[in-house]
This record gives sequence, structure tokens and C-alpha cells, in this order.
Amino acid sequence: MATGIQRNVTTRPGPETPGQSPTHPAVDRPAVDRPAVDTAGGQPERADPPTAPEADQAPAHPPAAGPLPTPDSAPLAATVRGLRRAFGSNVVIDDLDLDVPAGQFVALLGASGCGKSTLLRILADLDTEISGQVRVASRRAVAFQTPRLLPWKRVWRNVVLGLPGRPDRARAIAALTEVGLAHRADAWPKTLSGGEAQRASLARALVRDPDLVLLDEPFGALDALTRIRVQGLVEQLWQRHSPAILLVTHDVEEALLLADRVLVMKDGVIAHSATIALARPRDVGDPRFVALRAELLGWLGVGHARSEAANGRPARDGEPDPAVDVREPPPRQKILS
Ligand SMILES: Nc1ncnc2c1ncn2[C@@H]1O[C@H](COP(=O)(O)OP(=O)(O)OP(=O)(O)O)[C@@H](O)[C@H]1O
Repeated sequence: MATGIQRNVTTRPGPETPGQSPTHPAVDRPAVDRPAVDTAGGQPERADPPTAPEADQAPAHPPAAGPLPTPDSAPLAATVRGLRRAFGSNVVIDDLDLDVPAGQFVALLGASGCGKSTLLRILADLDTEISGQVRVASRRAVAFQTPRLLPWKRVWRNVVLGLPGRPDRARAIAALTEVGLAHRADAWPKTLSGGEAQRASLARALVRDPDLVLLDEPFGALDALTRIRVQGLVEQLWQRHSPAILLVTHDVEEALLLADRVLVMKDGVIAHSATIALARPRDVGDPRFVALRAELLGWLGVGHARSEAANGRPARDGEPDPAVDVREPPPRQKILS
């Protein structure tokens, strides 16, 4: 299903222009498997002012397209090989590989400044100054810590912003209904609470029927109670619609509550990957959850690598954990082309 492609490409440096279509220039996109229909008639997907939020740069596509099965591997929502991104002499991402299978909920942890947001922006096509191979589902959506709603457009118009054709109110209302916000469809963004605004942002992602949702700390600005509610909403939406999700977060507990797989980024690569085998809904008091949390904190350089509380003693080298399949990044899969 991964459709955008960069093959062994070194992209041309150039400033990111707000409001531009996220589609790379043709020279940087040597092949496309499935026509991306986030542009209409060759025009950028939206004609909104250049201050429009980046979230709306996520392509919008007709619902017909879906994951493309491949003959010898599961469909992927994103695949990255040998990715490199440097800001001057600061090499943030260096030879990074990543696969995000269709429908998988992946959380990305890592120390502040390790490059999580940079990676997410690359997957969202918001940063093209890279080398390496990046392929992502063409139907994707992005949401950030701040909802980035246009203040001069009513909520429902924000939701369908950037979609091709005339603004479709019914479509916006359907997405707002899913996030419990239909009653605020005609409100102005400034009248929304933080949680409501973030739910509107999720509706904007949802309305694109994405195969891949990229979330950059979407709960970070919410109070504790709202955070729990919106986390639950994201989990529900994921279960209902089955997109792949890549969630950047600082919160180990959040990652363990939500994700099928937790990645830890370090030194420019995905340094650790854990498949979380706990049933949902997850219980933070479950000893296996506690052990996993300690494991992840250990990888992040915080606390002990394994929970003595869970095991009753320090872990022995190589001792398996029943709740976690811990391993280095998976072996390379065939890159779809
Ligand atoms: N536009 C830019 N110009 C120069 N340096 C940048 C730019 N964007 C990011 N960086 C640098 O890249 C590194 C990674 O930044 P990034 O925002 O990806 O980290 P992060 O892991 O998301 O951090 P945090 O968890 O604190 O949000 C940092 O050193 C940052 O200063």
C-alpha cells in the first residue's frame, strides 16, 4: 500500500513553504504506484491562505483506494530504508530503517531532540531534504500537539479543508459525529476547549479516510482527564477504521496503553522495538505492564532496564519477558515498488 516513493534519492534543499502541496517535486518522486489524488487537476490540494495548518497538507483521497496487498509480504503503510536527515552538521537521522504494517498502532519514543518529529514530518512529506528511501501510503493524515485550526473558518469547514471539490458539510458532520463534536460544527475554533479542538483535529484526519495517521504528541497540551478521554477516542477510531498509526509521544505509559509496537529512537535510528502482547483495554497495574514500562524506561536511559517489582529480582541477561517480544528492528522486508 505504500505509494509515495523516493528511491535512493538525495532531495534538493529548499525552504518549506506553508501552504504548498506536500507532494514532492516530480524530480524527487521517480515513481508512484497509485495515483495520489490529493491534487485536483494538477493544482495543489488546497487554495487556502499560506497560513493554513500543516495538518491540512495531508493528502485527501477518495475512499475507493485501500491497502494494496503484495504477493509475498503484508501490506505496509510506510517503509523507510537508509534514511538520512541532517541540519547542517547536525545529523539527526542516519541510516534509519522502518516498516509500519497496515493497521498497526506504533508508538515512537525517544529522548528530546533525538529526531522523532523530524521523522514524522518526513513521513508526512513536510520535510523533503533527505536521502534514502521513503514510501508512505498516499492516504495519510497528520495531527499535531496544537490542533492548528484556521480561526476564520467554522469547525466543519476546518474539518473538510483541503479536500477536493466543494466543502462537503455532510462529510464533515459525519466525522465530527465520530469524535462527539457534531454539535460544535458551526462554532468558531476559538470557542472550542482544548479537548474539543483536538477532537476537531482528529475529525479532520478521519475525514481523509487515511491508511496512515501520523500523530505528533496530540495529547501533549491536554489536561490529564481530557488526555485520557482523547487517548480513548483515538484507540476507538483506530479500532473502527484500522489505519496504521504512528504516534510520537514522550509518555511511556501512553505508548504502552495504545500501541501494538513501541519503538525507541536513538542515535539517528530505531534502536529498539517491542511488540506489546497485552490484551486491551490495558491495565497500568498489570505486572506485565509494569515490567514493560520499566523495560522501556531502561531503553530510554531512565530507571532500570527490567522491573524488579514485576520479577521480584533483577533480570538475568537474556531472560525472556512473557509480555514483550523485544528485539532489534525487524529484518528488512521487500520494498514494494
Ligand atoms: N528546521 C530545523 N533546523 C535546524 N535544526 C532542526 C530543525 N528541526 C529540527 N532540528 C533539530 O533536529 C533535532 C531533532 O529535532 P526533533 O524535533 O525531530 O526532535 P524530537 O525527538 O521530536 O524532540 P522533542 O521530543 O523534544 O520534541 C534537534 O536537534 C533539533 O534542534
